[in-house]
Amino acid sequence: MLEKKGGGRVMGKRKTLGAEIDTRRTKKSREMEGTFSLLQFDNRPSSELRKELGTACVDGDGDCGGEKSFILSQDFFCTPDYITPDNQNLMSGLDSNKDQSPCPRSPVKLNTVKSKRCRQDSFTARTPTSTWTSNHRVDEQENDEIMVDEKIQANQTEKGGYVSQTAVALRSRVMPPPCLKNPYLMNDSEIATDPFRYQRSKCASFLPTSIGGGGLSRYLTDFHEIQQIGVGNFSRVFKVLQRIDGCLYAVKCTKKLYLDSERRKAMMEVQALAALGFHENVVGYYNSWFENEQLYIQLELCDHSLSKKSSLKISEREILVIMHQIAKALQFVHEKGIAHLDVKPDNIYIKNGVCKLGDFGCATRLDKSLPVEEGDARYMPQEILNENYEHLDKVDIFSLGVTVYEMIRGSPLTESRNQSLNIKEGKLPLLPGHSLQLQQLLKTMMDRDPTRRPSAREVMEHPMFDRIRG
Ligand SMILES: Nc1ncnc2c1ncn2[C@@H]1O[C@H](COP(=O)(O)OP(=O)(O)OP(=O)(O)O)[C@@H](O)[C@H]1O
Ligand SMILES: [Mg+2]
Repeated sequence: MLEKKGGGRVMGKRKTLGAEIDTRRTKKSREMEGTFSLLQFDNRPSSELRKELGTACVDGDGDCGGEKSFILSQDFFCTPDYITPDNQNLMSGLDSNKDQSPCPRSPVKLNTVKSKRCRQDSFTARTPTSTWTSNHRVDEQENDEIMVDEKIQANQTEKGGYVSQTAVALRSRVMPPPCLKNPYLMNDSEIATDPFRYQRSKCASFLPTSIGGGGLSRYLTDFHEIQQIGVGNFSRVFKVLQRIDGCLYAVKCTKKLYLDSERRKAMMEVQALAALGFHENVVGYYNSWFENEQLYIQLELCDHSLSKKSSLKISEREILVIMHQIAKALQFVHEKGIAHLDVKPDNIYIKNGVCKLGDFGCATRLDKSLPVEEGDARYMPQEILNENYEHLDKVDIFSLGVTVYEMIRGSPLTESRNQSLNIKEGKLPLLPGHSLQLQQLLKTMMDRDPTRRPSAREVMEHPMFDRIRG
């Protein structure tokens, strides 16, 4: 199944991720509950009040006002006790279609006004031990449900009930960090060995589809925006200062993702980055979250992209350095069973003279278990345009060849049909001033037949790079 980047997209048959929930209650959450049960407005035990609230609202008419308008500790902290059953583990196969187990539901909480708990068809939620959790699900119905909640709140207020702004703000801020099975990880042992390594956050956390008014913006709370440093077809990238650690990062913010399918698709970029883990020639990934219908991705900040350089004259030595470093990145990526599929100067960043491969928005699995999305057509070999996905790693080699050729030319490739045809046929003009060795290697990297192209390792180990080694 092919998805074209940019243009009309055909949704690939991505495997749906099933759901399973870990329910361990943390000491912290119990302590918090204890504290906030003081917020009840009468002296009855909270269990009794919950029961009463549940019965009152079971018919969904939202008439939960009057004396039942108290705040439960769970409403504040979304503690897992009413939401998630015990003894659950992350499923090994998360295809929801295969998931026959019923979605766990809270016996009491489901009867309350907040009834948008688990759905059976998608996200895997697992409550991390130290995180406030609830079990909301973000999807197309969310807006309707939020509106229902708003009506109920208004109803409560009219009847003299009280819901504090803080509670509302916390509700909009706190969403369950769903733990999905990462489709880019090759086997379960990789999950166990923590593919995130040094990185700070292990789950993309979901926020409601919109934040505003009393809601808190994680982006604004945690970061100080310095300036916009890049724009792509799907996102804008900002240089930011993290308020707490005082370090600079890049935050990539996608366009608004209204549909669940769009959100899942965008998440694949962070899943690929997370599955890859650290490599000096791959842009570092720190964190990701949804906010205001957009996916935010916190990344290592780089100085600029290679496309900025491609209009300048670059020496052969510089070219060899870039080529060698990106070949190293590709060898690492391919070894993890992943193909990048959008290698081009725009997606190669430079930081302190080191090249980093970025923008994993088209990344897919080499074993074809995930849909293939075509990257920038100017850098794509003919076979991928013919939907032949047998050698996806060699697609990246071809794109690296075109990238290097573009840098040598010193001007960006155009969409011209002739130019594009020649490149796709592996017909390279002579490149005066450059060694035959380099021209020969480029020619094989851009061979029309993917099996004749070298692997990333073979490129990396080419004797031509002895000139820059040591
Ligand atoms: N970590 C980073 N550090 C510095 N600049 C970055 C970083 N990430 C992205 N950029 C800049 O932002 C631009 C757009 O980023 P990116 O390519 O990831 O967005 P996109 O919407 O996926 O793009 P595309 O149009 O290629 O699909 C990049 O070309 C680069 O100039
Ligand atoms: Mg890009």
